[in-house]
Amino acid sequence: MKIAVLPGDGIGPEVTRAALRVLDALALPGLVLFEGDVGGIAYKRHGHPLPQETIDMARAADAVLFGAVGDPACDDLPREHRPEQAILGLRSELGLFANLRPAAGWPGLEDLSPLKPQLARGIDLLVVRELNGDVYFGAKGERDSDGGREGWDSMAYNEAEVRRIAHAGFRAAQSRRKRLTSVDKANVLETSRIWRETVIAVAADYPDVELDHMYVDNAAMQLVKSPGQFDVILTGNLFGDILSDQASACVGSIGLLPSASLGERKTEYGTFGLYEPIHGSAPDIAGQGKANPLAAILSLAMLLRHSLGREADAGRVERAVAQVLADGVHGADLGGSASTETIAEAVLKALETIS
Ligand SMILES: NC(=O)C1=CN([C@@H]2O[C@H](COP(=O)(O)OP(=O)(O)OC[C@H]3O[C@@H](n4cnc5c(N)ncnc54)[C@H](O)[C@@H]3O)[C@@H](O)[C@H]2O)C=CC1
Ligand SMILES: CC(C)CC(=O)C(=O)O
Ligand SMILES: [Mg+2]
Repeated sequence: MKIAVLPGDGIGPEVTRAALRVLDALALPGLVLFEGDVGGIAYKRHGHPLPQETIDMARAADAVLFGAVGDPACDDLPREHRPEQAILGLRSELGLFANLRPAAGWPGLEDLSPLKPQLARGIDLLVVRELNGDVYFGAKGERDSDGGREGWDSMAYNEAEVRRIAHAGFRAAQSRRKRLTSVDKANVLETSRIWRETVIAVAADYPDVELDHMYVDNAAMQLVKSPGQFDVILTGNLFGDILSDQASACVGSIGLLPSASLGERKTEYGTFGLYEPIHGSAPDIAGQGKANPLAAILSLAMLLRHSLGREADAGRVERAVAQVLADGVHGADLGGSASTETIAEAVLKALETIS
């Protein structure tokens, strides 16, 4: 079993180190790790945020464990050299079009959510976000206009792109509570009109799943007012990026939400994928031991489940995280004082007691 480890920038290496300690404690037989450069650190070392050798390393692996990219020192670089292009490039080079971002209320955190405790407790949703298209990948540029320089980006989705992510969303709903909310802006955007019509057509293959549609502005409001109504939220790249950060705050912290980015490629053990916390490189807390590593550790659990076929190990890691949170080992993001290392050690200790 081969894992490519790409820690990246800022808190990326800090939370990835914590996840690797957990992986080490599982003592999986036949596991080989490769480490590569990505993001700002790769630009500094190799002159490109996504060196070809990093892509090759990721391709040769069964799974990629990714930290985060983003470095304020790179802010003035041309777009193709900015660290964020590395994660976009990896998602596209590796054909990872389905981004799964689960958000569930953890026992013991109800009072730490900005929502009322009974609302926070009821959260159990999965954002299924399209990851290879939308305005992040459309043509873009800068041009002159009567109002001065004008930046432009283009948003597009074709039926094939919507169809494949819709199938992923419906399949996910079938394995959960069989409710799917497709989120778009079909009252205004042509992209969303095609999105909605295509999702409705795909729904015919899943008569057991209850489908509804919501405009994204309403969805943002409903997520705060009544988050328990959502099971699977199926949406595009931009809306999914925003709504998943919002869902993380409803649960208690962005430092708790993992993600899996999957495509169609199968490995010997499962589906090839890239696993990363939903947060970024958090330059405001980098190097201070304040990063919550649980999102990275839960991303490792998703890796074990989806790419390595190790459901029992994934469950063990998730139960250990639940215990650590219930025991009140909370970092600064949850109003506590536990450092990244303390939280990682608490997970390791909890693992010892969980079979
Ligand atoms: N997939 C990736 O690599 C992503 C990269 N980014 C990049 O990260 C950089 C920073 O972006 P921001 O908008 O500040 O988003 P961010 O997610 O890095 O941070 C937002 C806020 O959440 C806090 N936070 C994030 N993760 C945390 C953790 N594990 N524990 C405790 N607190 C945490 C940060 O301190 C900050 O206050 C930018 O360069 C951005 O482009 C942003 C999102 C995803
Ligand atoms: C860094 C961006 C390209 C994407 C992002 O914020 C995300 O995937 O969560
Ligand atoms: Mg984001």
